Amino acid sequence: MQLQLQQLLPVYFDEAPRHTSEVWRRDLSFSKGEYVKIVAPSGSGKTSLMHFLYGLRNEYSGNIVYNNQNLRNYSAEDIAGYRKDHVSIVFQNMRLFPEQTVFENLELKRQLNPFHPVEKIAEMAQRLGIGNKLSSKSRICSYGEQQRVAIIRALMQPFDFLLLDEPFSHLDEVNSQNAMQLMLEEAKLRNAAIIFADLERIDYFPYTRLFHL
Ligand SMILES: Nc1ncnc2c1ncn2[C@@H]1O[C@H](COP(=O)(O)OP(=O)(O)OP(=O)(O)O)[C@@H](O)[C@H]1O
Repeated sequence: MQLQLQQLLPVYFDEAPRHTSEVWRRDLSFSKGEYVKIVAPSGSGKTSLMHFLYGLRNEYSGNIVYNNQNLRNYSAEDIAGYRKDHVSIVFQNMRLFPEQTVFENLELKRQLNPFHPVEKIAEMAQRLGIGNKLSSKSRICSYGEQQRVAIIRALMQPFDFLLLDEPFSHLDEVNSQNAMQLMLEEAKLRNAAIIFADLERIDYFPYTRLFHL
C-alpha cells in the first residue's frame, strides 16, 4: 500500500517560492506503517494537501497515486471506496453534524464500515475525557470536545493512511498526548501510516520522516 505524490502543486500557488518546500513539486512515496510529520507554517498549503490526499479536491498539478492508481482517474464510487476502506482524516474544522449527538456522529461513521464494535465508542470517549458528552448534541460541545469527537470518528473505520490536519489545535497538552497515544495504538492495529500536518513540531508524535511544507 503506497501513496505517491508526484510533482504535486496547488494550481493557485506561484511556482517560484515553492523551491524550498520538501513536499510541493517533489516525488515522494509513503508506505503503510510510516509516521510522517509535515511541518507547515500557516498558509503553506497544509489543508490543501490534506484535502488533495483525501480526494476531496483536485485543483493541483502533478499526481497522487494510490497503489498504482491515479486519484484523478477515480470515479465517485472509487473515491467513496478509497475513503471507506483506505484513508481516514481528522479535519482541521472538525465537520461534525451539529444537530446529532456525539454518539450519533460516531455511530454514523462506524456503521458505514465497522472496524470496531459499538462498545468501543464509549470506551474511547471515556479515555479521551468526553464520556459524559455522548448524549449531547455536538453543536453544544466545546471546540476541544468536538476535536476529540472528530479524532474518535476517524478511528471508527479501517484505514491504511490516517491524515491529521492540525488535530490538536483546540486541545491542551495532556489531552493532546492522550489522543495521540490512542491514534498511535489504532494505527498500529491496522499497520497504518499516519500523515500529520501541523504548524510546528510536537514532541509526542514519534515520526519516522519529517518534511517542511
Ligand atoms: N481553492 C482555492 N483557490 C485559491 N486559493 C486557495 C484555495 N484554497 C486555498 N487557497 C490559498 O492557498 C493558501 C494555502 O491555503 P491552505 O488552507 O491550504 O493553508 P494552510 O497551510 O492549511 O493554512 P492554515 O494553517 O492557516 O490553516 C492560502 O493562501 C489560501 O488562501
